[in-house]
Amino acid sequence: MNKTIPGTRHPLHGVDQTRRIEQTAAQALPAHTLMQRAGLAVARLALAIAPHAQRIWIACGPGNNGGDGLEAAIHLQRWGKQVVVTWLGQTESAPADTVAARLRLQDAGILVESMPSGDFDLCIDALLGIGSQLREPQGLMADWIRQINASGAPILSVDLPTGLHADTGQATAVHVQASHTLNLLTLKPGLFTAQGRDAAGTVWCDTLGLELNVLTALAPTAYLNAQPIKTRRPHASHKGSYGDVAVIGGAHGMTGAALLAAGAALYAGTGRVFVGLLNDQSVTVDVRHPELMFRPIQSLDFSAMTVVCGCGGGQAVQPVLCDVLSSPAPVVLDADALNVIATDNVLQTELLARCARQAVTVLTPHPLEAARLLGQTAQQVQSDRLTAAQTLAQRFACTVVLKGSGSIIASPDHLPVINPTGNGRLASAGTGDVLAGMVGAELAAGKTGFEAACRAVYRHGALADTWPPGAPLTAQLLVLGGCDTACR
Ligand SMILES: NC(=O)C1=CN([C@@H]2O[C@H](COP(=O)(O)OP(=O)(O)OC[C@H]3O[C@@H](n4cnc5c(N)ncnc54)[C@H](O)[C@@H]3O)[C@@H](O)[C@H]2O)[C@@H](O)CC1
Ligand SMILES: [K+]
Repeated sequence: MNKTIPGTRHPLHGVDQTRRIEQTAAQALPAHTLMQRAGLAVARLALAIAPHAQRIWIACGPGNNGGDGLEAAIHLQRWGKQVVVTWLGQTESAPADTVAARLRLQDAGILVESMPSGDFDLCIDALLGIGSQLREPQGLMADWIRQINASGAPILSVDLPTGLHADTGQATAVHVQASHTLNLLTLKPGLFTAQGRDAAGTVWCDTLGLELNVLTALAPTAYLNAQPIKTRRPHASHKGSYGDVAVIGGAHGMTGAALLAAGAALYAGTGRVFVGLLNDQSVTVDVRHPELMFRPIQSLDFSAMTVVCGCGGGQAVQPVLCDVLSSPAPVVLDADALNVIATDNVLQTELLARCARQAVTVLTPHPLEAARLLGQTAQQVQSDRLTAAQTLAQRFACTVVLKGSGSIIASPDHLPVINPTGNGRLASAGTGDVLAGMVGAELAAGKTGFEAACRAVYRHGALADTWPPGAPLTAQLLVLGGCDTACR
């Protein structure tokens, strides 16, 4: 059993792949072996996270997730714990593995209670796993979820926090808020995006003794984003070695957005950073960052630089977009550039045409911007973030960063990546502009669109994760922090 190691490129498998892996594995093993291994793994982790727990409630659902809970109860009782088992299943209708577990529970002399009572030192949530459907839990299931959450005890969820969907990270209104989740056989993508990160607590995985070749026979659904490798700057390098970035944005009243993106590109290691303000009379120098060079947009040579376009662009960005999209420059499109493209078919055609010319493009939408581009609602995007990001990447033949908890990086040529870094402290104005600038810096340094997005998104989130507790986190401070991780 392993804790997921932050920064490692773990493969993630959705429900279909997990079931196929499970079937292959089960065929090669004596009946009920996998569930018995699952129960033992749950019991071991329970002991590890709450070694002094005496009274343990194991809430078991009607399917095989419940069976795992029944198996765990047998071990925990054997190890001297007082187990309280409640079960929503019936012997006549439960799956075969679970019926076998129920009989073993009986043989071990453990009674199934109709209701949990008293206080508990640990709650084990074995109500629903990968068979969970996104309908609101009712009756006893809903009552027990609420009781688990209100228990005040550590909560160990088996395979998934009940109510969370394994593929999407979408959760029913009533769902378990686990302190730990033990994934079985495979890590599930839903734990790392949308509501998954808030529901799952610390994520563990036990592959139930399966051989590596069984686990790797199927391509995963996605990967967790890996910590970028630091590359040393050769002594014999100069500012031209790290490229030029031009930030186009900063329409009236939004100059700050362009300055944040430009500052981020600068601190992330770009050789030279230019700023083309859409309201070009507003600022001619940034005294905090005199390295930034302000230029009229028309004077910028897009053929020789990376362009970050849209930060604080308003509608004023529209006339510039045609030139940006038709240029060979690697381009990051953010915020208002995306909003304008969403309503303009000609620009959409230009955007799509870039791929055929091998021009690199990275889109960095938040869910509402993605929804506008897809002609959906933000809620639809959030209900299946992986699919939304992949659909956008296919439609515009480019790399897409769908921002939000567990940002998704998708591209037509790669399996999608879910980013594990970042936290709620990034929910503040301007942090998206900083990310756009950081992606621009990676492109300017020669990375592909997908690599640039993966590296910048990881670093951006990691900055927030290592931010001193209690210290304010604003977009401008994030820019300044960017030099800590730029490390080239
Ligand atoms: N069979 C096996 O070989 C193994 C199964 N495993 C466990 O089995 C789980 C999958 O088991 P199942 O496929 O039986 O699925 P689950 O146990 O996750 O749930 C299926 C049951 O829950 C009900 N249900 C689904 N959504 C509901 C909702 N919203 N409200 C109320 N009831 C709902 C279904 O009607 C069905 O009875 C895995 O997550 C894992 O915990 C593991 O033991 C590994 C081995
Ligand atoms: K569960």
